[in-house]
Amino acid sequence: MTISIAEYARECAAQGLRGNYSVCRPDFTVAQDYDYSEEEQAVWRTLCDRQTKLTRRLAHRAYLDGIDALGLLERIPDFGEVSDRLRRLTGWEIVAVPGLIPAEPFFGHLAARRFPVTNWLRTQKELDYIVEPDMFHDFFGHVPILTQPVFADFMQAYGERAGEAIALGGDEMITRLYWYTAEYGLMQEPGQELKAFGAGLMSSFTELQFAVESPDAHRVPFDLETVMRTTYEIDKFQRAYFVLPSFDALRDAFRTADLAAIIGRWKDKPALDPATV
Ligand SMILES: C[C@H](O)[C@H](O)[C@H]1CNc2nc(N)[nH]c(=O)c2N1
Ligand SMILES: N[C@@H](Cc1ccccc1)C(=O)O
Ligand SMILES: [Fe+2]
Repeated sequence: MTISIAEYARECAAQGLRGNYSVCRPDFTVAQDYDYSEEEQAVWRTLCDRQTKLTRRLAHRAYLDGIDALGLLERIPDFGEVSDRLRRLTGWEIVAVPGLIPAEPFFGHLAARRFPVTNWLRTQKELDYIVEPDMFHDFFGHVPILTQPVFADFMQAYGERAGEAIALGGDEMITRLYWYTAEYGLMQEPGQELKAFGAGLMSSFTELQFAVESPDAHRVPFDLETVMRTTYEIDKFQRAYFVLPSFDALRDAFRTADLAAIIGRWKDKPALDPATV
């Protein structure tokens, strides 16, 4: 590991993030500790009910198929039960983490078909948008597509190749690619309406509508090398959304990209500003 848990915990606290890293294992996982209050259960139900109405209209088909396969969203999920179900479907499982974790262990989990899910939930005051990933984001945003075999395999491959990129000093660049696809990607397949694909959009009531429907959203055609050069901020609406022509296009771009060459070309050059990309 390139960063210690204590050091990372200090960085997160300095940024005002609220994960409790004091009980982390070396791979940044913790026990889920299923002891949520009735108030938290009520927040969960509200979030799922409101957001499902939006995703039906704005989310990509693959995500909606995933929601169907995953089933019940009536209570805060028990990670053990969900893992049993996922293991049978695609060989994935979910593990609890205290919040954001560093890129290296994050991609390490993906490479091992484990998806890290935050074990705490946003409050009633943050229903529309939260500045850091919580359980609703991690679970409602990311886990549904892991029931779909094609995406399940892709996410594992992503974890593996990201590990290679990090070894080449491309930590920031590979994280940007994840950010603008898995987190905030849009997808427009030929003859279809524009849809949301990324998990950061799926979990946000306000940003999902903004990204897909607002004339003020800055939408840019996907180009892998450009994406890897473009900075982002986690705690505001994104200033650029990259539009994928299809999932196959993403997979092919990722498969054929010479990541080492791209990282070598741009690693030490100034990055691109999303507002003007
Ligand atoms: C790779 C990139 O930093 C990305 O945002 C990762 C980092 N760590 C994470 N940690 C958690 N818990 N959840 C996430 O979605 C992410 N995303
Ligand atoms: N903004 C997202 C949460 C999130 C924060 C940071 C990174 C990814 C996701 C939401 O409202 O649900
Ligand atoms: Fe995420």
